[in-house]
Amino acid sequence: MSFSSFTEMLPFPWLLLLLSLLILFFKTFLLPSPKNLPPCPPRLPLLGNIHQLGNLPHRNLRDLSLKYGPVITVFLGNVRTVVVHSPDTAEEVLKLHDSDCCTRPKLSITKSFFYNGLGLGFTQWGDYYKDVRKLCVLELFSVKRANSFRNLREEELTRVIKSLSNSADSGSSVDLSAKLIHFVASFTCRMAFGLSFLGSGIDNERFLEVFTEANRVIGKFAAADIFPVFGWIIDRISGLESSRKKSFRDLDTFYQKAIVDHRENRKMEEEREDLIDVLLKLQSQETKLGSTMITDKHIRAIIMDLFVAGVDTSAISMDWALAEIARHPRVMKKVQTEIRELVGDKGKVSHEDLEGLVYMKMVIKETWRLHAPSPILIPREAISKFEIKGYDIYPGTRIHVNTWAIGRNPDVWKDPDDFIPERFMDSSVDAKGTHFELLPFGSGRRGCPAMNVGLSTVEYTLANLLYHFDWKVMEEVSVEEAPGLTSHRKHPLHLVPVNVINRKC
Ligand code: HEM
Repeated sequence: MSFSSFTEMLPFPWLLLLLSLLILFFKTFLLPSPKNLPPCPPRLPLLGNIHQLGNLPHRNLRDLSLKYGPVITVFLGNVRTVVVHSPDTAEEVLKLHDSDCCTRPKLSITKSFFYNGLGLGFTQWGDYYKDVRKLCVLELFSVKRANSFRNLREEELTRVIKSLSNSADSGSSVDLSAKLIHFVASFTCRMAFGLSFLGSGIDNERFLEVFTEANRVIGKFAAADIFPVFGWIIDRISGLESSRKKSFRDLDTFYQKAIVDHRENRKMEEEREDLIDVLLKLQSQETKLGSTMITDKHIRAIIMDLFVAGVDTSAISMDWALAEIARHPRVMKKVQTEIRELVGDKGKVSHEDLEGLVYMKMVIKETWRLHAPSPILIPREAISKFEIKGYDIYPGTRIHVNTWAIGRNPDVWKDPDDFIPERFMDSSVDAKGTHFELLPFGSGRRGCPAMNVGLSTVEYTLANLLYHFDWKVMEEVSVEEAPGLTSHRKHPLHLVPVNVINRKC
């Protein structure tokens, strides 16, 4: 049979698929592998090590690292990926070789959801990225700006406390997981758009619905990132591509409406500026990002990143903290005593009080150690050749830092699976990215630019929830995790609030 009659028999997409599989097979098994790679568990043709990752890759990768060492190579399809599992190897990646691997891989989600890299989190390293990062750090999340959000946080939390207090009066249990995500999303809306969910023109439930769906879609594995040549066909057939497109369109429309509304009703007072005001001001001053002026699309891309990166991570940090506190009555009593003794009958914990809450800060660090909000940091990609622990890392290699595994590493932590906040008592380890045994915000050039805001939200909210209420546990609190990019709890946290303080708010 001639080649032309063969192509007549096979429809074009199948021919493409067949050719891609042949190329993949050839590249994987017949081309020589680069030398001196970190150890790699045996892999399957075409799939590589995907079958070993399961639903919770951070756990399965940790198990592989126990056998093969703290730095391992796995193949996702034929994409060479190096994963590090210990503080010293994380330090090599995030500090020593930060500049060798500070770009992000070109993932399909970057194109379909993150404006083809016009934002921050999934944007490739370069002049454009550096300018956006500078803009975010100096203009959107400076200490001054973060402080200007304090009263928004306070107002949003007051609403939550009132609603919890009503539940306390009726003795009913509350879905705290839902309450927390709603609260953080509402606070983020106010930072970004100046509008709360409640009492504004925004269709609250609709926005939350769209946002929740977007998080679900973003957390899904895309075949295109594993099989670069033909994976998109699988994503199209499975419906992933269309659900991404739909979620993206919904959010994009929402952001553009907010931009148009702001342009029509410009605020003049600086202290009441929200993030869209700031970005529109920079736009009107003809500020450049890389070589281009700021357009509405750039603004939408930046806002998208803030929602996707900021809401989930803050809410799940508090969700896990309250779950662990509820599971450990001794810790609940001790942390509440600390807060109530410090604050007395002032009626609420203020931002200024937070500095004095030493034990509560230990509780939060212990929560992040056991339940890293990003169990595997957003992937990096090597730009140049370098070494980790004497192994060669080649340009183009994807690099993952398994922060979940580092938090449970028995060489670093005594009784690593137990919740013991006191372990931080005489320790200098903080969560700000300079101690590589605890990395809730990542570290280095790609570390979280809004750490100040995230930290304040978690500390302020937890302190007030623990000050105002005792929390009764009605059923065993599970610590099972759900699959996804961030470490959600598998089952929502249901607790019963009990009023204990005369509230002034
Ligand atoms: C407790 C709350 C938060 C936690 C635990 C957290 C954690 C993280 C982590 C682990 C990363 C990846 C770092 C890396 O790859 O090394 C990250 C990046 C990022 N975070 Fe946060 N974050 C929080 C709050 C926020 C908030 C409130 C915002 C904005 C409103 C935000 C915006 C971002 C952005 C834009 C990036 C991408 C940075 C880049 O690639 O250059 N985060 N965050």
